[in-house]
This record gives sequence, C-alpha cells and structure tokens, in this order.
Amino acid sequence: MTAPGTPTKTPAPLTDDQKTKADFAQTGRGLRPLLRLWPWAKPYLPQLSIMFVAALIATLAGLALPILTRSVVDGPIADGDKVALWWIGLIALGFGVVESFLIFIRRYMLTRGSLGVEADLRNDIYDHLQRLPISFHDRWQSGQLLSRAWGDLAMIRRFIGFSLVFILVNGLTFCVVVVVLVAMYWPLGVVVLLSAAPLVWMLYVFEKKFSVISHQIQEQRGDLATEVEEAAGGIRILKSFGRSRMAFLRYDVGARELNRLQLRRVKVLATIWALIEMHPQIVLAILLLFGGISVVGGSMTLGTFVAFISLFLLLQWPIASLGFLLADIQDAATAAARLFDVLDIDPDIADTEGVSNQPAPQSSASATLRFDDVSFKFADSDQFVLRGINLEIAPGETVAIVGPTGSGKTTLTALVPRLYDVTEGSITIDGTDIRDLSLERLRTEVAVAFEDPTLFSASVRENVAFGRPDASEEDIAEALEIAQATFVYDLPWGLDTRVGEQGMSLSGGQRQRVALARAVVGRPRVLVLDDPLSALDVHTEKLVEDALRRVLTATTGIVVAHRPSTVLLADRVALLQDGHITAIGTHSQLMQDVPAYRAILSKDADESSDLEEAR
Ligand SMILES: Nc1ncnc2c1ncn2[C@@H]1O[C@H](COP(=O)(O)OP(=O)(O)OP(=O)(O)O)[C@@H](O)[C@H]1O
Repeated sequence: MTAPGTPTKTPAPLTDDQKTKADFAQTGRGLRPLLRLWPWAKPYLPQLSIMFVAALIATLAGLALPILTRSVVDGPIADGDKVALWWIGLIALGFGVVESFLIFIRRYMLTRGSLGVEADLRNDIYDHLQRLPISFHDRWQSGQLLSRAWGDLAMIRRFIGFSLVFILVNGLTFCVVVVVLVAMYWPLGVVVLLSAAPLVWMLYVFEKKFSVISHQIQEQRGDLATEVEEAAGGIRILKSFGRSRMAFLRYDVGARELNRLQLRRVKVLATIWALIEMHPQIVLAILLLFGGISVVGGSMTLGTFVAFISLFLLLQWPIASLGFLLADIQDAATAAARLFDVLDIDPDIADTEGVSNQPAPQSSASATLRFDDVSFKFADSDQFVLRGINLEIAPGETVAIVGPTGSGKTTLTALVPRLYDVTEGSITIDGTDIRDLSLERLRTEVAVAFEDPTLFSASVRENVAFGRPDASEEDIAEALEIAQATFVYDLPWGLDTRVGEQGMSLSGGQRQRVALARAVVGRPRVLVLDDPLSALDVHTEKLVEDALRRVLTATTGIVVAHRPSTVLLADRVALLQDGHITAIGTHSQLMQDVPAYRAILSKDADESSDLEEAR
C-alpha cells in the first residue's frame, strides 16, 4: 500500500496510471481494439454465424407481420373473405413459432460462442501474465490486472454475445425496412432514409464523449480493486497500527471518484437516449401527417398506409436501442484496449530462438556458476544496482553473499533464475550463457527459496511438488526431512492439509521450511537461497542448517546471509557493498582482514566463533 495518510487535495505529480488516462483522453482509441479480437473470435465463427443468422431471420420474421396486415386490410377485410382470414392467421402463427425457435437457437449458440471467446481470452491473459517478467509486475498494480482479467473480459463477452449481434441485426433491419418502405411509397421512404443523418451525427458526438468516461471508469475500478486487495492482504498491519479508518478513507475517496464518474456516464447516456428516443417520434409525426394527406389525396391506399406505419414502428426498437448498444460497444472497445495494453507487452525475458531444452546430463549433480562482469539496473532507473560482478562458484561449492541492507544481494540472486536479465556481462552455467538455455530448463536446474515464503492455496504435497509435479512420494518425504518440515505429518490431514491463503495458517518458520522443501525437492544443480532461515528459532535453524549442509555439498549454492550462522553454510563469502564485490574469501579470512565485513557481522561475531568451533 502506498504511504499512509489522510487523503489530501494537494495536487500530486501524475502517476503512470493517471498519465494513461490523460493520454487516452487526448487521443482516444475508437473501436479499433475490437477488431483485434478477431483471432479469438475466429474459432467460434460457426457458432457466431449461426447466432447472427438466427437473430436476423427472427427479426425478418417479425417484419412479415406488417406486410400480412396490409394483405388483410386491402384483401380479405375489404372483400369479406373469412376463409382467407383463417389462412393468414395461421401463417402469422407460423411466423411466431419460427421466431421463438430461432431465439432459442440464438441464445444457445451465444453461450457456446461468446463464452468460448471469453474463456480463451482469459487463459491467454493468464498465460501472458505468467510469461511477463518480474519488472512488469513491479510496475503494474495487481488490482488493475485483476479488473482486466475479470471486469473487462465480462464486457467483451457481453459485446460478442449481445451488442455485436444486435447492432448488426438492427443495422440490417434498418436497411431492409428502408428498402421495403421506399418500394412501398418512395416519397415517405426517402424521408425515413434521410432521417438517419442526424442520428449518425448524434452517435458520432456521443462516441467521442463516452469513450473517455468509459476508460476512466474502468481504470478507477482497477484502482479500487487494488485498494481492496491491499487492504485484505495487509489487514494485520492495518489493524495493529490502528489504520483501518485511514484505509477506509482512502477507499472512500476512490469509491466517490468512481461514483462521480458513473454519474457523469449516466448524464451522457441520459442525454443521448432522450435524443435518440425522440428521433423516431418526430419522424412518426411527419409520416402520419404526410401519409394521411397522401391517403386523402388518393396517392396511397389505406392498407399501404397502415403497413407503412407498422413497418416504421418496427424500426423504433432498433433506433432506440442504438444508445445503449453503442454504450456497450464503447465499453467493450475500452475493455479490449485495456486488455491489449497488457497483451501487447512483449515478455523481454523469454526463450531465444534455438535455445536448448535438453536436460542436463544425469551425471552432473552440480554445476559451475559464473558471473562475468555482470552489471544490472532496473528498467525504470538510471542507477546501476550491481556493477562489474565477477564470481565463479565451483560445482558443489556454496558462496554466501553478505552486505549491508540495500547493497544488491537479493537482486544478484534474482539474476540467476532470470527473474531479471543482466544489463551488462553474462551469467553462465557450465559455460553456457543462461540466456541460451530455455527458461524451462534453466528453472529446472536452478531452484530458489526466498525470504518471504509464499505458499499457494493447495495441499502441502502440491506446494512441495510445485516446481516438480513429477516428484515421487519418496522425493517429497526426503525434501521435507531435509527442510526439517516433518511437522506437516502432524497436521490434521497430513500432506493433504490445505495451507496457504485459504488453508491452514502456518507460522512464519513453518512456511519457510515448507518453501525450503519446495526448493530442494528436485535436487537442483544450482540452489539459490535468499536468507531462507530468517524466521526460524535457534534450535530449528540448527537442524535445518545441518540438513542443508548435506544438500549443499551435492549442489552449487548461493546463499544470501545476514547472520554468521547462515554464513557458515558456505565455503566462501563474497562481501557486497554498493553493488560491488569488495572482498571474497572464507568467513574467518574476511573476519580477520576486512573491517567492513567484521562490522556487518560483528554483533553476532561471538556467536559465529562458537558455531565455527562447533563445526
Ligand atoms: N523493483 C525495483 N525497482 C527499482 N529499484 C529496486 C527494485 N528492487 C530493489 N531496488 C533497489 O535496488 C537496491 C538493492 O536492493 P536489494 O533488495 O537487492 O538489496 P538487498 O541487499 O537484498 O537488501 P536487504 O538486505 O535489505 O534485503 C536497493 O536500493 C533497492 O531500493
């Protein structure tokens, strides 16, 4: 959550998100993003076409009734032919039955087509989010992503399943009716045709205004989703600092802004709907007046007049619906544009062409990990966080990274599994640049345990086997043993106990041990541990360390360490200061020769020497 404080009216610099809104307000993006949905709609073309044809025939079946009315008025009624009246009644009934059947077909196909497009798009977005690098997730609010993956997608589904069909059907109905009207009595038919011009103009003005508001509303929804998500995730902090009220006020400001935007939307919609609703009434008045004059003057039969007016009345719904259909379409266009904001971002950490996906030879249990002149800066920063890192870790060796807070330790370890890519230099495993390995292979060879041990809402077994779905029961048991996480067997359902956000609560130390088991389960060739023992009590830490020491002899390890006890897991230590490795050697060498190293570990120095003796 951003810095707490009571909301203020002081103008703040524009956030990225506000800039996006401003850009959008200036440029707009029209309906083009909807056309880009074609690749997702294409596989469902048969269903969507049947849906469209069914809707069209149902509408045209509706058009037959006024024409039948003309036949009744000018034919059987004028002639007193009762038998013909029965026939025409039966035909009208037949049209009604056909129309109902076609409505069923349309609804059925709608489910298959539009829900299919929605499901495919949702999967693709999820897949894309997984492939996007951490630098993307650093920049984007999770609520904005959530609102795209749910709210925006729902709008697109509604567009494909409803608005698109009806805008096409209504447009076609308008054309067909106008042609029939012109054929029936051309002077008034032309009046109806020309009446479309002010409509088009109104809709053009409306589209311009509405697109900006629609975008602002959807962005604001994303911001609110972020507030809710952060407040739920940080509920302990909010409560323990007594800041629930502050969080509510922040949410309230956002919710009021959303409310204000929605009211603006309603105002724009109400105006356009009123104008659109008025349009057919004005045209009807003109038709009644001049149609009546024509009937009196004898240039039009009464039956034609009744049919003409009835047919025109059939246009009332297509015209009146234009307002909300276009609002839907505009919302969907904004939603599609927001989805493409994410889908258009190329994952810059991806497999390069021709990368090797071959597993490493079984014989080599550990690997040589080498940093060659590695420098790194974050994408949105000019400052290098790491500079000229040169480090070689031999097979089976473990190097601890020690340094003051903010010196770049976590960043250094994140480069190994390519959570970020080096800015300069290279990292190699057994002489192969990690960018020349497929991500799948790299992340099989390198396993990571972070200081913050995130567990997923799943069973202990699933969490441990997370990176190795093919892990056997024995592999899992061994990993749990190594990580001193055998307490999981005492949970209510043992390995099947659900843990994580919606599961059983584990203590920080217990979660760290399960996360450690997850890292070691596949016997990775390179093990990256970012201070993974920080939440353990002294006794458990000792047990985990003993087990880890066994694992680390068989693998190449890089361990971020804040405490001497963790440092002693390593064969050598690299001191990182301001992004540079300033000293490298064994713990005792550095303690003896490097004052800065001594200073960093000094408060635990006594403990360290005790431990070293104990080793
Ligand atoms: N996503 C990011 N974008 C920009 N700068 C970042 C990002 N993450 C970290 N930094 C900056 O990079 C520097 C190194 O951070 P890093 O987390 O690697 O330090 P560290 O040595 O692991 O610190 P600690 O011991 O406190 O965990 C810090 O100045 C930090 O502010």
